[in-house]
Amino acid sequence: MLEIDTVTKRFGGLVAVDAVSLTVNEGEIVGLIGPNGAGKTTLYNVIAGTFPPTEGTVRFNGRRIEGMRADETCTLGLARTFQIPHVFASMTVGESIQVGAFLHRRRRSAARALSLEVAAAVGLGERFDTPTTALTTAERKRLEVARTLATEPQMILLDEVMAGLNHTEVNLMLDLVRTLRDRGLTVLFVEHNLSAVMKICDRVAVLDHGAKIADGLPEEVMENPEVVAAYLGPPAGRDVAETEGGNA
Ligand SMILES: Nc1ncnc2c1ncn2[C@@H]1O[C@H](COP(=O)(O)OP(=O)(O)OP(=O)(O)O)[C@@H](O)[C@H]1O
Repeated sequence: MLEIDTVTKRFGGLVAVDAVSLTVNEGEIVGLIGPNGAGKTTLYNVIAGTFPPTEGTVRFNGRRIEGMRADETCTLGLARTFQIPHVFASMTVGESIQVGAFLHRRRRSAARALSLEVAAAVGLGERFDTPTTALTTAERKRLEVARTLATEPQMILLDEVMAGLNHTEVNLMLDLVRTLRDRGLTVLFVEHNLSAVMKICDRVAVLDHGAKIADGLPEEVMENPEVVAAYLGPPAGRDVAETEGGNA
């Protein structure tokens, strides 16, 4: 469904994403992880249309999408959340969801009906008429997911939707993502919460210093020495230069 082919993104002299290739198949939940500054958000932004790659291609359902605007990729069925929830301060939860619903539904009544459905699906049904400013962090994250769902996507890109959530809230979010997948959505999520990634992902790709260093089943990836070194640094007492995949 999503094919990222040797994508590089440079900011001046800095290579934020370095020739990364990654495929996400229909119905999969794929996690994109890596230490701070690894290039996750940059790759995510390239996929979602915030900015074009310096090199490489991104295909969604076979169609080239690199360089397209976020609203264009969204129209094609690829929707994203933002790391910092973009709530509209003056709106209610329902109105905020409705903004996304208008993408494919012109009539107000149809957009509202979809918004009610989506709000219920993410557990915000009771908060439909609540101002977005009154939401808790966990509810704001759910609203962010709801706003992407309202665009009726085939695939969603989730950016740090577990950040700031407590254990119970993380589990509720995991349940939500599983439910979405069971309903046919494909999911790519960028996440710092490794235990959440381990619990939910069919496959995990790991970035370090912009390059992909691993891609596979979660348990395999977590045991990969290069991944361990990227997160924890090289084993104590060894010369960094001798440590394959070290974080030097
Ligand atoms: N707009 C930009 N201009 C210049 N450099 C940038 C820009 N965006 C990101 N970078 C740099 O690119 C590199 C990758 O950053 P990125 O935010 O993609 O990493 P990340 O894996 O998402 O990190 P984190 O987990 O901390 O969010 C970093 O060195 C960062 O400073």
